[in-house]
Amino acid sequence: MLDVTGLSVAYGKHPALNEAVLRVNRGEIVVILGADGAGKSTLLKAVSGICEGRVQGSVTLNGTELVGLPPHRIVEEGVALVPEGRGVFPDLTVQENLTLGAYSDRAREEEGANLERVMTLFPKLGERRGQVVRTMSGGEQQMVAIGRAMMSNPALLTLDEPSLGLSPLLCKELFQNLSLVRETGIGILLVEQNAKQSLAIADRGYLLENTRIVHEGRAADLRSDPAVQAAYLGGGGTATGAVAGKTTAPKTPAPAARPRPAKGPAPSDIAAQALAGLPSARPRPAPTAAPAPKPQPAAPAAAPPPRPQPAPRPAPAARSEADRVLGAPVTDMVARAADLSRQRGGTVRPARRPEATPRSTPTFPDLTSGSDDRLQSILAEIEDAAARARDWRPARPRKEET
Ligand SMILES: Nc1ncnc2c1ncn2[C@@H]1O[C@H](COP(=O)(O)OP(=O)(O)OP(=O)(O)O)[C@@H](O)[C@H]1O
Repeated sequence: MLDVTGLSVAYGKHPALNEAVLRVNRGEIVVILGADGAGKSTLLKAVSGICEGRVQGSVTLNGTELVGLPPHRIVEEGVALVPEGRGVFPDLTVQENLTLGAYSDRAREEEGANLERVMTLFPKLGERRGQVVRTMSGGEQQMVAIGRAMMSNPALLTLDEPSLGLSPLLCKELFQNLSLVRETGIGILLVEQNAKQSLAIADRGYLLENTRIVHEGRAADLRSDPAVQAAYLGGGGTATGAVAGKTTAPKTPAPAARPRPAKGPAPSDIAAQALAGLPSARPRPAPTAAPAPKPQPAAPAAAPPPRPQPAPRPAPAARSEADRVLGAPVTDMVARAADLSRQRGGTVRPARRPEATPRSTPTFPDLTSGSDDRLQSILAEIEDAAARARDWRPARPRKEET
């Protein structure tokens, strides 16, 4: 099903992945183990088409070459990513988060059936379909993230350290859920530092050290391999995991990692995966309620504060940059969030905010540079749009969906 051959990635002059070769079969869980900075996330990003580095080599899914395709096309081909940090929309409900995952052509026609499938697989999501995600536990939010990825009707689910930050009990539940996903025939490519639990459910595994795959084998064999035990399963390696759930580092230390802007979910991962399934030319009409006003770009120091203006359309170059980085225009996401609000609330009415609690007006990010800061802004924009969508309610109090 998924065949990776000779896959190399470099960020500028710095190689992050060298000549990786791996395979994931249908209905198989394959885990990639490795120390911090070994190149695990880079591998997943390259498979999903959201890698910021230079990608060379081949990634095929059922014979279709994915390298070079934009992220939303890769989703269409059947690859779904659950990014590190989950990337759920905290102010939307479970069902709204799930539905947002079904916006690839591949998934749209079967949205209802997929929703049922996800809710049957994870009954808790069905019970909580009307619950706002921010009020859920970390494990439940992770379940929403996996459910949303499954709404794109994937052949392959890729997950970047899904157990990060979860309690041991929730980790157990998470890995059980992944076993359930496997039973549906979906292949799973899992990056984990929780070697013990991931090897317990995996069929096969690869060890990634210093940008190279140095070993592969059946999960059962890896679990009993003394070298793997020493390096990853607490059998003598030096524990380095600063985060609960991480185990131990390999014997061969990773090279000094280049400093990264921040640890945790990269905004590009979150935004790209959330938006990847949204087609650029949306057939659905944009909602009549205008998005929140944007400030004018810059006002002279002596001038009075600028009055909010209608959102400027991004310049063509900026839009295409956003498309290139994210796979779909950010504005589509805003429209979709408003659309969702209207569907669930009947009438779309921008909420009047009390004078005493003014909210800062979001600024439209300059998308031309594609830097992490810009992507942070995009993420903030999306989350703000989701918050506004939440507030667009009819006058009478909304009854929570059940
Ligand atoms: N966008 C980027 N720009 C420059 N260097 C990067 C970028 N992303 C990753 N790197 C570098 O590439 C190397 C591999 O990073 P990657 O995130 O793939 O490692 P990892 O194995 O997933 O580690 P971790 O478990 O810490 O996430 C590291 O040295 C990292 O600093």
